[in-house]
Amino acid sequence: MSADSRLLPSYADLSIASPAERRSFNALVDALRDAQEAVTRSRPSESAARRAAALLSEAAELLGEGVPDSEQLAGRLWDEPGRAQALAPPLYIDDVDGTSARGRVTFSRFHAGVRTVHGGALPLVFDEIMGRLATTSGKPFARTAHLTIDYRAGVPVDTEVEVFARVKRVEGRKLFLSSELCLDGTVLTECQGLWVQIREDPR
Ligand SMILES: CCCCCCCC/C=C\CCCCCCCC(=O)SCCNC(=O)CCNC(=O)[C@H](O)C(C)(C)COP(=O)(O)OP(=O)(O)OC[C@H]1O[C@@H](n2cnc3c(N)ncnc32)[C@H](O)[C@@H]1OP(=O)(O)O
Repeated sequence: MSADSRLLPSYADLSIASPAERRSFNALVDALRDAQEAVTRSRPSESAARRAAALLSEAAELLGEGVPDSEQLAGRLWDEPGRAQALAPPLYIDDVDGTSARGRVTFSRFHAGVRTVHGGALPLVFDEIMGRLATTSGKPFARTAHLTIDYRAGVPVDTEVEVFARVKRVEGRKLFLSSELCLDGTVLTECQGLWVQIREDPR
């Protein structure tokens, strides 16, 4: 997805990576996602499992101890799916303005429970899209205070689903948001959320 100024919360830390560094880091996160999915889908022989473990350990060793979190890139590349954070399902936020947001996500078996998407993985997507909506378009920084999820129907893996979110009302520092995940116009999961604007903005 190309960078779009409406999608970027204008955090100062956006400038911490050059375009080339962003591209190479994002390729690393993509490879990590592929590895997570491949491990989940596999039933390797003993030797293949040991060899794969050694390769993954070698990659971790290559990356070393890391940098302070104020310098890390994971979770801070706003225009990349899931903000280049491999925990988050790869959510593409296609549009966000002051009052609503729209995105797409395809869950894979890594985020699945029994056949359908794990009930703990779905809030990751809601928190992400509503968090973006709550903090973008010049709004002060806010934190998730409360989420309520209604699981209406199982969410299939390997299938692109749409996610919609909107600001329902604002009361002082409190933002009440709602969101739903849909497939072919049918709501599969709904979420109601409360974000509270914090007194000191960390951006
Ligand atoms: C250097 C790097 C910078 C970059 C940073 C990047 C970050 C990415 C950001 C954005 C991009 C989008 C990516 C996704 C983002 C996801 C967001 C998260 O997941 S945030 C993590 C999970 N959430 C927490 O850890 C909150 C923990 N809780 C708190 O910190 C506090 O409890 C907080 C801020 C929520 C409220 O604390 P108070 O002291 O400011 O305010 P009080 O007085 O307690 O509450 C204010 C009002 O809200 C109500 N309230 C508070 N909590 C409530 C609750 N759980 N249920 C109902 N009402 C609640 C209260 O009753 C009060 O209401 P009345 O004003 O009296 O009407």
